[in-house]
Amino acid sequence: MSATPDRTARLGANDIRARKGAEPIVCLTAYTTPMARLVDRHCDLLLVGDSLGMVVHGLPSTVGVTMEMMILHGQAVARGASHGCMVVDLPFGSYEQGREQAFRNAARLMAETGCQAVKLEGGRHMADTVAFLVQRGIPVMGHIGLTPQSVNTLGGYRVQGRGHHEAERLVADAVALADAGAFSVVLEKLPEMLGRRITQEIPVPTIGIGAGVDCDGQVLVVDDMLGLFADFRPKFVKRYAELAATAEAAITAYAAEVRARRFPGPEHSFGEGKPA
Ligand SMILES: Nc1nc(=O)c2c([nH]1)NC[C@@H]1CN(c3ccc(C(=O)N[C@@H](CCC(=O)O)C(=O)O)cc3)CN21
Ligand SMILES: CC(C)C(=O)C(=O)O
Ligand SMILES: [Mg+2]
Repeated sequence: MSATPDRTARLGANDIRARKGAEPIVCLTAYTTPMARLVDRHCDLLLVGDSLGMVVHGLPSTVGVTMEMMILHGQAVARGASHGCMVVDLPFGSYEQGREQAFRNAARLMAETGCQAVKLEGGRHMADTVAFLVQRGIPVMGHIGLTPQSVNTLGGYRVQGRGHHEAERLVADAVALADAGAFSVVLEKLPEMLGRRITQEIPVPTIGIGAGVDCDGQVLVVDDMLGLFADFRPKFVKRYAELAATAEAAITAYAAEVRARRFPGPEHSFGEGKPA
């Protein structure tokens, strides 16, 4: 096997599924074309997450995110990504009512963005919906543990699956999603030991976010790990850069130079002569 992965072929849901127990699956979110270009060069999977409602649109939770927002950002990401498997979140309210509603909206995401798969939140109660979609040609990624679209019934963004009973429920959720045909399952904010156990018990890859190092892959919101969405610092986010601080320093310098008439300089200004 070559040291550098093949950057030409487009990865699909089946390629991601085949990575179970193999090299870790590298995932980040992307919401825009320029970020998708960067992420696509280094990741196996790009997630157009409904977190875009909070990160890009300033919403207080993901509950207000619409199909139109997911399609617009999905189309932007599609223009920047040619290698990674592109997965788009089904937003709150677009799939919970029944499997026909879920199919209609998932098919619309696939057709209008060109994504390779969709993701939806929920365990056993969504297994029937997952099977319905998969049987009709739509690869589905599951998402259990902390499911942010249920923040109002969960009562916050706490660690999930602590205690024997809760842990067993989450194992059953993961097994039900895999049995229904999900090609992968996101595990969000649960104990490291439970992340390891679910990873051992299901035949498809787990992608962790705050679920420990033993998952088959990891995902983060790219703005979080870049320090762009700077006031959000949950324990599971590692800051690989401080881009908000870098941007603030640049904007401060620009504001001072404009006020002092030091910007624009001659090198940014145009003379009267003919263009060279
Ligand atoms: N930018 C961003 N990153 C995410 O990981 C993310 C989103 N947005 N939006 C959708 C969900 C919501 N998620 C969350 C939200 C809150 C916590 C959390 O731990 N909240 C802490 C406070 C953290 C802080 O702001 O410093 C809490 O105590 O509720 C975790 C995951 C994960 N997802
Ligand atoms: C955090 C990931 C898993 C997500 O669902 C999102 O970005 O919306
Ligand atoms: Mg999401």
